[in-house]
Order: sequence, then C-alpha cells, then structure tokens
Amino acid sequence: MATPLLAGKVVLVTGASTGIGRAAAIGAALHGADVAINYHSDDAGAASCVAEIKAFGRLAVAIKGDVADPATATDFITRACDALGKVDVFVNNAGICPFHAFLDMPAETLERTMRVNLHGAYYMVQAAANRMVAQGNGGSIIAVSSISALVGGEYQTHYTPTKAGVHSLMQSAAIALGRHGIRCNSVLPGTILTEINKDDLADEGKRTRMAARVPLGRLGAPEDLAGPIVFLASDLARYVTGAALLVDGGAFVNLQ
Ligand SMILES: NC(=O)C1=CN([C@@H]2O[C@H](COP(=O)(O)OP(=O)(O)OC[C@H]3O[C@@H](n4cnc5c(N)ncnc54)[C@H](OP(=O)(O)O)[C@@H]3O)[C@@H](O)[C@H]2O)C=CC1
Ligand SMILES: C[C@H](O)[C@@H]1OC(=O)[C@H](O)[C@@H]1O
Repeated sequence: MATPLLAGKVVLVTGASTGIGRAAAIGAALHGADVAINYHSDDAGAASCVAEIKAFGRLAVAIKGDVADPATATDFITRACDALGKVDVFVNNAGICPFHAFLDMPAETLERTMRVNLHGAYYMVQAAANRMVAQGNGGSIIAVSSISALVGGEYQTHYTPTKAGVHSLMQSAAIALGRHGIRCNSVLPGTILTEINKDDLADEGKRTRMAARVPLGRLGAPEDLAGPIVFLASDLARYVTGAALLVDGGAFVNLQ
C-alpha cells in the first residue's frame, strides 16, 4: 500500500469548526496528518471536528481564538506545536463575508472584514513561517483566497479586496520564504455551499443563476477543496510555490 501523502506531518488550519476549514482538516487527517484547528465561536463544531479526526486514529486539538487579534497567531502556533510537536503545513482559512451594499457600507463592517480576512492572515502566516524557519525543515503554507480575488461582487466590496490581498500575500511570502524551503500557495474556491453564504443563497433565483454558470454543473461542497489543499500541502507539490489554484468547477472561465 502507498504511504499516505501527509504521513508524519502536522497540519494547522484556521477557521476549521465548519465549512472549508473543517473539510481541509479532516482531509489532511485522512491523508495521515495530525491536525490542530483554530476557530472563533463554535465550540460544538470544533469539538466534533476533533472527534471525527481522532475516530480514525490521528491526533487532533482545537484552540479557540479570534484571528483579528494579532496575539491569537502566536498563541495558536505555540499551543498547537506544544500539543503536536511541530508545524509542517499551515492552512490560512478563517474568513467572513457579511454581504452589504457599497454606498452605505458601515465602517465597522469594512474594518472587521479586513481585520479577520487580511490582517488575520498576515499575522497567522507570519507566526507559522517563523516557527517553520526555526524548525529548519521547510514547510507548506496554503491560503484560502477566492475566485473573488479575480472578479467582483456587488455586495462584497469590502470582501473581495481581502481575498485579492491574501492571494498577493502568498505570492510575496513565496519569495520571502523560498530560501527556507517554505512553499506558499493559494487556493481560489468558487461558490461553495457553507454557512458563509447560507442566507445569500437562500434566494433560489440567485442560487440557480450561480449554479448555471458552473460548467461542471453544480455549486461546490467544502470537501471539493480538501484534495487541492492536501496536494499543495504534500511533497507531490514540492516545486510549486507562488501559485494560485482555482477550484470553481470552471465558473471563472465561463464568460460566454
Ligand atoms: N464558501 C464559499 O463560497 C467561499 C469561501 N471562501 C473562503 O473560504 C474560507 C472559509 O469559508 P467557509 O468555509 O465558506 O465559511 P464558514 O462560515 O463555513 O466557516 C468559517 C470558519 O472561519 C471561522 N472564523 C470566522 N471568523 C473567525 C475569526 N475571527 N477567528 C477565527 N476563526 C474565525 C469560523 O469559526 P466559528 O464558526 O467558530 O466562528 C468557521 O470555522 C473563508 O476565508 C472564505 O472567504 C472562498 C471562496 C468561496
Ligand atoms: C461567500 C460567497 O458566497 C463566496 O465567497 C467567495 O469568495 C466566493 O466568490 C463567493 O462569492
């Protein structure tokens, strides 16, 4: 039998109590990794993610914290490494998208979205990278950006710049960290059915329109991201850095 892709590796994932982060954490564990997850408020979701991972024999730990607070980054990396020994792979996934119109965007909604999605990513990636450099054994960092890094959204004027920023952060970090053997890449999901867009896609007309744009014929599931993230985490991607992988069922290229 082939060795699991992430055997012997420790993977850290932010925002993994539900959705894409949870699928990435479980996917990494299914491929042989021990996993630490960060989450913000959903204690039950985080506990069930940990339980699911432990049920198939891997180590797992959940650590609560708001990624908008810079102190959360060092706290998460330190406590995760205390529990699991090291960090080989870091997945920056935590994010919010409170849909709102542009002309009357509340300043606090803009600020919070920037702090969680972009500042949070910066501090988390920086803390993970410092630990990887100190370990001296390279590593893989993957950021969950979005198709929204490339295209706009009427009710996402505060959100799409954060996703472009995260994509750009991975490009610059790939240069800064290449000499340490640390690879930095992003995944760009299309529309994936999760809590983040549950209300927005409750509009049947919008949901049907969005699905109709996808050449593969359906909106995405969180598990659709697990394979691409595991690939970028693994040594199969050992010469891949600074790359961005669209995971959108073909929606981006479907202009006409
Ligand atoms: N769904 C989609 O269509 C797409 C999503 N994305 C991106 O994927 C990522 C995950 O989204 P998705 O799974 O859909 O969303 P969900 O709402 O399903 O999950 C979001 C996760 O992030 C956590 N989180 C939110 N805010 C914070 C915070 N301040 N600190 C720590 N954790 C936090 C949540 O924790 P808790 O529940 O405990 O509060 C939860 O675990 C986001 O970055 C999003 O921008 C990108 C493209 C498309
Ligand atoms: C939350 C949205 O449905 C989702 O977020 C993204 O980044 C995608 O582009 C979708 O707009």
